Amino acid sequence: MVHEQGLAAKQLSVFYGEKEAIRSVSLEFAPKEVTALIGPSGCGKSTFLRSLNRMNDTIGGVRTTGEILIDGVNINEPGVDVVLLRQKIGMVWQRPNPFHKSIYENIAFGPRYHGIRNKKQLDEIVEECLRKAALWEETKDRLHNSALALSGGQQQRLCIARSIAVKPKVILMDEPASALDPVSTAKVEELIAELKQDYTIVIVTHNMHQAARVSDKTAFFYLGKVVEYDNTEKMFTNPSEKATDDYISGRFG
Ligand SMILES: Nc1ncnc2c1ncn2[C@@H]1O[C@H](COP(=O)(O)OP(=O)(O)OP(=O)(O)O)[C@@H](O)[C@H]1O
Repeated sequence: MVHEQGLAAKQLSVFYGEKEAIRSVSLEFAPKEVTALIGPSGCGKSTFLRSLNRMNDTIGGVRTTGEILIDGVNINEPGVDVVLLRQKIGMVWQRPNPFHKSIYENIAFGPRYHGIRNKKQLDEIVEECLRKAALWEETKDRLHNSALALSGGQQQRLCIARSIAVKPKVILMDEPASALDPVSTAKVEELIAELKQDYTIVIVTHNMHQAARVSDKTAFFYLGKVVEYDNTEKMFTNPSEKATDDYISGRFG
């Protein structure tokens, strides 16, 4: 059953030229849950994640079949406004990629683009998002300094704050902590736990401990397919498939 307010992939296949990188994958993502996508390198996790907000459109030669439904609408239909789609389904990348602008402008950019011009309202959004990203105390006295002067971990939390500034429903995260030190990683993980109260989160991670810590559901990808999907606790304590067991216990991948 498709959650009416949720995100779902139905028989999604993604081709790079002749190569079928995702093979008829169906998955549902419930609101206010974190789903981890795990699997060995090259199994298609990032390709799948990018298809959820049509980021693959930006790569030449990609063909997609099947459906991605958000609130019952197929995002691959012609006529879907991709800018509005990416407002609804935001993305946080592996390497923090703040704009070369001030901390304030990084957050205000999206809301302003979507029509909010009132300074007081923008100030409030900036504060609210930085608070939600647990970054307010560290940045409130230097909001107009360059975002690039922040540490890598702070930059990543700023990127998360930026993604929530346009009020998405879903946040996609592609290994959001893999470029960070352990303390910054822990902060990002805490943040994910906070954010799931308001958002649907889908996270690609190579870190099995991280998947076990942050996610409610886990999908194990292998060779472009979902081999196993289950509650994270079940998956990590008693997987049904041997391939899953081998992967999470470090025997391959
Ligand atoms: N732009 C591209 N053009 C052609 N093939 C691609 C492209 N991007 C990915 N692929 C191929 O698609 C398959 C899935 O790649 P993808 O990056 O989605 O896997 P992944 O599981 O995210 O890997 P990793 O964990 O190493 O990031 C791989 O065989 C890869 O070589």
